[in-house]
Amino acid sequence: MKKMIKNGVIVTATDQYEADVFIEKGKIAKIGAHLDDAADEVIDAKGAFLFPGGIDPHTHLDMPFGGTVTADDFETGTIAAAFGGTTTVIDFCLTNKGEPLQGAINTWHEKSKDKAVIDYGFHLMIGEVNDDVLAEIPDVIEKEGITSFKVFMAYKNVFQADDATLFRTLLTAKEHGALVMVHAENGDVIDYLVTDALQKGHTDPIYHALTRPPEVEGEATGRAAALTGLANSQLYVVHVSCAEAANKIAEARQKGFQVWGETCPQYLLLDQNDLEKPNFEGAKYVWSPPLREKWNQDVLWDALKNGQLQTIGSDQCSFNFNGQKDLGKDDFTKIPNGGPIIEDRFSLLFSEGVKKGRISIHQFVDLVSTRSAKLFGLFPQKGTIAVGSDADIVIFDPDKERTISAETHHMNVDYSAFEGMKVTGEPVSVLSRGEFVIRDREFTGKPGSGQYIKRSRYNSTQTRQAITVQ
Ligand SMILES: NC(=O)NCCC(=O)O
Ligand SMILES: [Zn+2]
Ligand SMILES: [Zn+2]
Repeated sequence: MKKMIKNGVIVTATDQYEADVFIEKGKIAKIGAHLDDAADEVIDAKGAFLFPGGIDPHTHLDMPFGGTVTADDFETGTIAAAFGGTTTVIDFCLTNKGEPLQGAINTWHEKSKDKAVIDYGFHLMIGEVNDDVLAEIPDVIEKEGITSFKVFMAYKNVFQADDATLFRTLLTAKEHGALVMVHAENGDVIDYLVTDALQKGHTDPIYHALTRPPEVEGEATGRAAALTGLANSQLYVVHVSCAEAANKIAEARQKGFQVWGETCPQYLLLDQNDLEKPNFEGAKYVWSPPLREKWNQDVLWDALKNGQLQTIGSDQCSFNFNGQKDLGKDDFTKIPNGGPIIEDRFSLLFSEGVKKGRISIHQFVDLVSTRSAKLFGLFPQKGTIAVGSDADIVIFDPDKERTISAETHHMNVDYSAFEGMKVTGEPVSVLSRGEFVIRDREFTGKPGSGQYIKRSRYNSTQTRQAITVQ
């Protein structure tokens, strides 16, 4: 099926111009003015931007956590992602100590097979490093195309790895061309602060934030960056929430270390006061790292603008308020961490970033798509609108206004952290490899049509070239 998209304005991380896009066999076959190739279907995109499909580098779909499982799986989560303009997700595959890495990867293939409506890849958690794990890594990279490994520096006795594991993962990643990702919080200190808080009878959601102060995130970020420099390796810090962590990343980059940072819409737009909402509503806002004092938002926006943070992830990790978040009604440590963001990541950044003049439209594309494609080995197959790239395209109305609500969202969860917020700009139609997944705000995709994507190795030249896009 050949398609022609006419009259739209193509926007990439570097360019903005009006042109027609001709799609054949799922790829962008031609771009040009007034193309007259015969197409089975012509789509008029007058008045719309054509953005490359969003790439969400940080999701947790169908993930067990705290005795429960995320409300969104690969079907509901990717449908919601598509409604929000995202055409690729990279999900975190959890591993269990003592289990072969391949076993965990197989589990994640089972979770996603026949379910995903958009393309997807996996990052792989490394919980411990031993000879068996090290021996498996080359195959994981080569055969599975998994080229990013995640080390948790927090969640003591659950996911947390020690510094030796982090350091050996950095060395191995350097050797084989992979990118190491860290959840950077000092889990040991958090454990002490949490025990102390509970002993004092502090059980409300706000204590989640008070027992994970910015210092523990800054310290862990600085430690991971220092180990990266020592290993001469490469690091990606997920969900940066505060000035302390952003500053450590900037310092490391100043020294020439290959350290990259991601933040998320929740840290740009919500703050610690949300955890104090009455009737246990604060539980809806429990993320790790926690929401911070409001002034941190300006620091994060500035870091996005000046290139010190490079991507926006959703950290999609949804739990219903009723029946899941309320597991922690009497003890904040039992509130499952995370929230539903996958659907709103793209629109929130456009509305709050581009429309409010905080970032340029090219920075927007870079942050929600192109830079993740480059860092995680998907470029140029994905992350741009170019001849030869997958036809993952968002037809976006930049002026459409809407109000975010759990009543109308497509995530399988009973609340929205952004309930009532007005946003400007909406993905009207979304194509994944040339097929409509969303058409005029209706879902037209099919579970199982999303493909597992094997990714290329980390490429320092490619990522370096992309350091500043204004
Ligand atoms: N971020 C969060 O609170 N939940 C998801 C798991 C993680 O990314 O740490
Ligand atoms: Zn995390
Ligand atoms: Zn996460």
